[in-house]
Amino acid sequence: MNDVKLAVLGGEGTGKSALTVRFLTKRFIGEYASNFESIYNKYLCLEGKQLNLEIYDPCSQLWKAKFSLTSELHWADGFVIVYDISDRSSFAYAKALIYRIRELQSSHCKRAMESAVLLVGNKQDLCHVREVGWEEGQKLALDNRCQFCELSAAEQCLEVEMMFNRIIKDILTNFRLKEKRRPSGSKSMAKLINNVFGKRRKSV
Ligand SMILES: Nc1nc2c(ncn2[C@@H]2O[C@H](COP(=O)(O)OP(=O)(O)OP(=O)(O)O)[C@@H](O)[C@H]2O)c(=O)[nH]1
Repeated sequence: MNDVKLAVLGGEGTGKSALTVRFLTKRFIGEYASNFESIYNKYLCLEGKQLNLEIYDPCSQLWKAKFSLTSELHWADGFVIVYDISDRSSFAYAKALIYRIRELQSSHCKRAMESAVLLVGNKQDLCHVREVGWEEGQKLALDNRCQFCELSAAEQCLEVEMMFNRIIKDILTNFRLKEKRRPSGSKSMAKLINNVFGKRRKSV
């Protein structure tokens, strides 16, 4: 069974819990306790694989203060970055988060693969008071090698499910690529033995 760890990050009140709870229970509850952080667990089957999914939903007030993201980057296989399309400041915050993720990855683990990141413009049902254009979201995502979508946790159950499935599939693709890059234990051991003893045999 594959373990998949996903962190849902973004500004305060952007709908991180609403999206997570919608995905896990198919329900939109409206108000969520925001004074504690949660790690949710869900077993699911995707692309014929059994997955143990963990979703980290931080407490915004506590989390904002640290912003270092280093522990999240070590923990998570992928990120859903949420902003509210009716709140420009939340878009600026999402942008800062994406920059920080990419910056940390390029400075700390140059040879490692970039994490899967999906940028979500939530609260699409509030498009009459929209402050962030669809194109802006799309451009930010493209410029930083992220996926992008706009949706409404309040009104779109299926889209929320598709969004989570999309990022999980990206994470699984990264797992497969990582696996391909790493020589398997037995192969590399065989290579080593061959290098040491193979050469000697030739010279005797
Ligand atoms: N109109 C609308 N409201 C939404 C939507 N998603 C969430 N909300 C509302 O936005 C508010 C904040 O939602 P939360 O899910 O608590 O947001 P959060 O990002 O987890 O909040 P913090 O953890 O406090 O940062 C709540 O009143 C939700 O009902 C949406 O798609 N449309």
